[in-house]
Amino acid sequence: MQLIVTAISKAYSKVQAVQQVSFQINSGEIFALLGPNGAGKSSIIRMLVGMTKPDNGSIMISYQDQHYDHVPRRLLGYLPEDRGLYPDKSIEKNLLYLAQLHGLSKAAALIEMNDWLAVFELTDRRHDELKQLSKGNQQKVQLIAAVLHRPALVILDEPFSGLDPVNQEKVVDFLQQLKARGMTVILSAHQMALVEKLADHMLLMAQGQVILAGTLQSIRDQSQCQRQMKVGFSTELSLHQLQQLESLATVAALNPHQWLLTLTDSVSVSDCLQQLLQLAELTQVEMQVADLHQLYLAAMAKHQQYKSEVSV
Ligand SMILES: Nc1ncnc2c1ncn2[C@@H]1O[C@H](COP(=O)(O)OP(=O)(O)OP(=O)(O)O)[C@@H](O)[C@H]1O
Repeated sequence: MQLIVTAISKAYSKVQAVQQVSFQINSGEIFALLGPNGAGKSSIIRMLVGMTKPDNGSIMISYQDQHYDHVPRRLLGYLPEDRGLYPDKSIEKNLLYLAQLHGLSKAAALIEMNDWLAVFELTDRRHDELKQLSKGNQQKVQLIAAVLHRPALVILDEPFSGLDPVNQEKVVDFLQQLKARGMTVILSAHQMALVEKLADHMLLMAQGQVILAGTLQSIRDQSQCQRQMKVGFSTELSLHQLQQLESLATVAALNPHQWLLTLTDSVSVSDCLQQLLQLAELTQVEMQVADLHQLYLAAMAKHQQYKSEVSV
């Protein structure tokens, strides 16, 4: 399976929700859409699942040598932002009904359902009405409903929302199992620590536009956070002494001997170290690896700064 999205845009009356967004997803990948509230993630998802059409651009999907200009329903498993199952029906009735709507026989649906109920430890509760379940358990049933028919492409709008940390980890396991079963997954999320563990590729958006895209490593390489280091000196230094150095963008004291420094864009690490050595002997040099949460915040700060420069 391969999905190629080329320069899609979507406007709702006055709001330009998505602007010229392109990406590609290959078979078996987990792909994360990230960005603040209103960035355009759900708008992209609604176009991918065919609920709305892009104003411009194209969505192409290839599967088993067939090519489509939309994602065919039989290939798609979808967890919508507004969850929708029948609260007065049991878990089993909900799941079997939906699986059969997707064309599964009752026997095949039962096999798949039993498998997933066991994964989520819901086997004993199969006859409970949905409304009797906690929010977390309802969410698990929603997730099962999205994948029971073994779709090639699973699209999940905020699968972690409303779940406690233990249940969030269960959803991480669930997503890894989908990948292990050969499914391709697109998800939107705000939980960077979970996405960091899971996603092969990610797209970071703001105000409908792509700000950063790639693997965690390539996003690190594009970010200034990559160029942070913790250094120790044999003698005490003042903030002023370090701020004088042209090679440093930011300086923060961890203690009088130890500092967290961000390098300016243009300087090399070795040139920076040369400048530091002129101040005092170095007892420690440790490059800091930024996590996705820090990368996200840095990218957002940079985007906002750019926006305000443009509007001045
Ligand atoms: N049906 C609609 N009619 C008008 N405006 C809409 C509609 N759906 C979304 N928007 C607007 O489009 C922009 C993008 O919204 P979208 O729901 O795609 O963002 P999101 O990234 O999914 O946000 P969240 O993280 O809060 O779910 C927002 O400004 C939103 O108000």
